[in-house]
Amino acid sequence: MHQLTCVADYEKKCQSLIEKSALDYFKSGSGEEETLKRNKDAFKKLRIRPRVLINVSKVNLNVEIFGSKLEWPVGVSPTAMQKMAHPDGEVASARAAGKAGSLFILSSLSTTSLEEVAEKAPDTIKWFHSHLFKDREMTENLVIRAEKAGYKAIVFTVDQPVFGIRKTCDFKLPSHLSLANLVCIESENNNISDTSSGIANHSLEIFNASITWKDVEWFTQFTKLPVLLKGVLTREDAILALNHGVKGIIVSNHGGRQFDGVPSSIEVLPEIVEAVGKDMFVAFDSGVYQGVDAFKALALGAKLVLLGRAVLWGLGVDGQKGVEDILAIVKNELNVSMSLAGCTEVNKIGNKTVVHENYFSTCK
Ligand SMILES: Cc1cc2nc3c(=O)[nH]c(=O)nc-3n(C[C@H](O)[C@H](O)[C@H](O)COP(=O)(O)O)c2cc1C
Ligand SMILES: CCCCCCC(=O)C(=O)O
Repeated sequence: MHQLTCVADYEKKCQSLIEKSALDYFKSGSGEEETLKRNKDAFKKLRIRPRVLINVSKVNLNVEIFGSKLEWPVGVSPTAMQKMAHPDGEVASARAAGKAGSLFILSSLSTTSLEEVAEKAPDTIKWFHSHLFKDREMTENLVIRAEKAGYKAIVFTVDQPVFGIRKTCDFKLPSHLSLANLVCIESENNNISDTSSGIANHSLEIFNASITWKDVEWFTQFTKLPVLLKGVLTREDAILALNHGVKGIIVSNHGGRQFDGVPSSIEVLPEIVEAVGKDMFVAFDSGVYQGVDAFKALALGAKLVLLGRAVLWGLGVDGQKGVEDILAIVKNELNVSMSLAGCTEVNKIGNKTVVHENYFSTCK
């Protein structure tokens, strides 16, 4: 078999291994998938200005985030229903993240309960993601359970008051799987983890289209853990997040899966970092498939870069080992990028290191 050497190889291989319905769900973006495409294209428009004759025999990728030490500034984004990629699902991804000295964010819509992930991946630094569900008590309970199980931060997704338009939205979770964090919770007339009506319809039942900044204040109150908002794409909202007491934001367009037509995440990162970067923690995802993409996001001010689908492709190919491989590949690529750019520490990746391609046509 041809050796798999990059994330794109894993994606290709994964396509021949997992169920078509799962693949379509993982791969798809919203609408005409313009934003999904833009996420990758925008990275290609960024150019690196490398510095030479700097001793790069030792490159240090270590960072500390909310008191946790990571071996490198890249983690795993929350992605729902990972057992559709591999039977070991979220436990495999979490363990791989721990082995790689990385960070794992568990989706509340996981096919493994948050307690099982905590028990089986005890050494991994884990954050818990949740929506602000219609059922507030359920949201609060999830956060309390996560806090008790040892998760170190709470990520609230704010770009999904409703489900984006997707061609794959009649997709149902196979009957042997369930939304494991929600299984024991009964809503008025059904089990809240039952997606047999299709995930778009089911999301209408559980997502909360009425959440506002007022609710942000409510949910920062019932946890001692740092709270981050995921899905911020404008400087205005970044400033509001800061003013509402959250500790960080994740600049993300949900991997192009929510609102087709919004910019790529990397296009908006500089304006957000400029507005709040000194005062709050800014993480980044959407469109990162190589270490050099992570390097560009770090140069533009992100303190943590997250991988979404890239991890799913590794998981689909070879479970935990596949995710370990993906993380090792991206880590090595980031290391080489830093060496070739002359950056020996993550905080030495200066913002002049990466420029838009137009920089060269206008600078005579
Ligand atoms: C299959 C799949 C499921 C996802 N599930 C969630 C989720 O439950 N909550 C959430 O906030 N984001 C979810 N996301 C979005 C990711 O957290 C992340 O923002 C996105 O995948 C980043 O883009 P990338 O895939 O290009 O790296 C999901 C993405 C995918 C591909
Ligand atoms: C009711 C299940 C909805 C899962 C949504 C997960 C998600 O955010 C995605 O992008 O897909």
